[in-house]
Amino acid sequence: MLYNSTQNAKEVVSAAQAIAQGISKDGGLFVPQEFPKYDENTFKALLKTDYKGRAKKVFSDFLSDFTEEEINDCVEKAYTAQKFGGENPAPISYCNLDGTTLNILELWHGPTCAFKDMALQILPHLLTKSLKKKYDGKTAVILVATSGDTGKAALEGFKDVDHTKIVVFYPVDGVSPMQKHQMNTQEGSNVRVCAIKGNFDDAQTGVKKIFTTPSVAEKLAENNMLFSSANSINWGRLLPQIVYYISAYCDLVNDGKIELGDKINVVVPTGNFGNILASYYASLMGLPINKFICASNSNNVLTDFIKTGVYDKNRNFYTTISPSMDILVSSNLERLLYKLSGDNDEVTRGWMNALKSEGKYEVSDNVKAVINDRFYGGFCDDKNTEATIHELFEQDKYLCDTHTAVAINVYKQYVEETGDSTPSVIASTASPYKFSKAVLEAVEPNTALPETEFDMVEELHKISGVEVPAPLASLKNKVVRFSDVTEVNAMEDYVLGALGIE
Ligand SMILES: N[C@@H](CCOP(=O)(O)O)C(=O)O
Repeated sequence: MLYNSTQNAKEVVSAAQAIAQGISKDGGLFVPQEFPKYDENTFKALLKTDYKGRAKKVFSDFLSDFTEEEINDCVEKAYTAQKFGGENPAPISYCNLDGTTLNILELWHGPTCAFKDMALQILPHLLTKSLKKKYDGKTAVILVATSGDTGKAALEGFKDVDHTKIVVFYPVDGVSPMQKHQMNTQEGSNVRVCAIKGNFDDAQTGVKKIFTTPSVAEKLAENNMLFSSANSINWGRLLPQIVYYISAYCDLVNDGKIELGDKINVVVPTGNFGNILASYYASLMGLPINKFICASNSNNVLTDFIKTGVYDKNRNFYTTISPSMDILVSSNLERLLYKLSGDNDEVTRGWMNALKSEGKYEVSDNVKAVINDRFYGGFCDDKNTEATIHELFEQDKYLCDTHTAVAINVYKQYVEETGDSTPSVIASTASPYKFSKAVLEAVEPNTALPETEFDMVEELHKISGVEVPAPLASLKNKVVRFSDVTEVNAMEDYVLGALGIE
């Protein structure tokens, strides 16, 4: 299968090339030229296998330039019970809120306690094999912009991986204390972490600019290096995320919650639009999805876009208790718009150029109509996020993190507004212990807050009885290795300095 750039249809590459490169030279994102179609028989076969078997099937259909042995090797190494705490890395918890069943797809049982592990435990294997195929002997420099979760998951995935170096940028005041501690204590000889004096959008724009500056790419080439990405702009990051929607559907059928062929909704707390896009791609393959419910926090640019067809990032940027979603430029929307415009690179480029120059664009009536039909957008502020965590814990003793709470709240709004009773899968994206202060305040509003982050973790554990994930508990005594802070316009120099290139 071949891949195109969303902004230049003439840029056609193999899967290995798309993964190694991360982003197209023109700044567009790589997208598959077609989607494999799964019929009833395909799903019947998938029902009989486990997560790894489902992953192997999906990967082999998209990565046609990888051998079966290569794919098996990547999958077997990535999704071990040891790394994900059980045979199913993405289990569903069934709970109840105000009489509505919530099918909560827990995507955070991996080594860094966020859904990003589902992709970033396999990307290093895919990337290493892609480098061998396309750039043998070269070192990939992975640049990452993070609002909290991707950074740590990428660091953990790529630490000490041969022929890779990784540099992570995060907003200095835009991640939770636990997320910051996870990154700043990262071990490994090939890792660097730096805060920027800006927000996530500044970090992401800065990274994309470095990727597409020819003079920087030349400097890397002279040193036998090339850039790649571990953000969801990289196809190798997005593809593994398709698997868990297909697998969740199979689990719902096997658990007797739905019949094969029944439609489901998906509810996704959304920042960079990668997670919800993965579910959309799964639907193009035949997964029966009724509505894509896109949940935002107060940075509700996507809610407005879904309602009006106007994407306008010219608005306040809020720092919230769901920091991983504090994003106003959602990169992967570009891939959806490319698809909905009939794979039209020219139209997509026009919208993305308008976003760069004016911070705003309006899509065509046709695209608006499809978005209106298939997507629902809603948002939830911090107060309601806390109230949702509180209610769910009170009613069902289920402890969720702030991002998952945003999704649950928006799902409730959707059900109230539409009366739709289609079974819905809610993507739960992180462990509550990554956001202990906010979760503790939500569960016990009148409690006196302990002073340190780890005391809050302990207190939350005492109150909830929910086990603290070992990777977070073990951070307590780790030494801080990184404390660099840089200006946004000095990111390029920082990267070259970190690589020892003048
Ligand atoms: N929420 C993300 C932001 C980056 O998103 P990605 O899916 O493109 O990596 C984070 O936690 O860093």
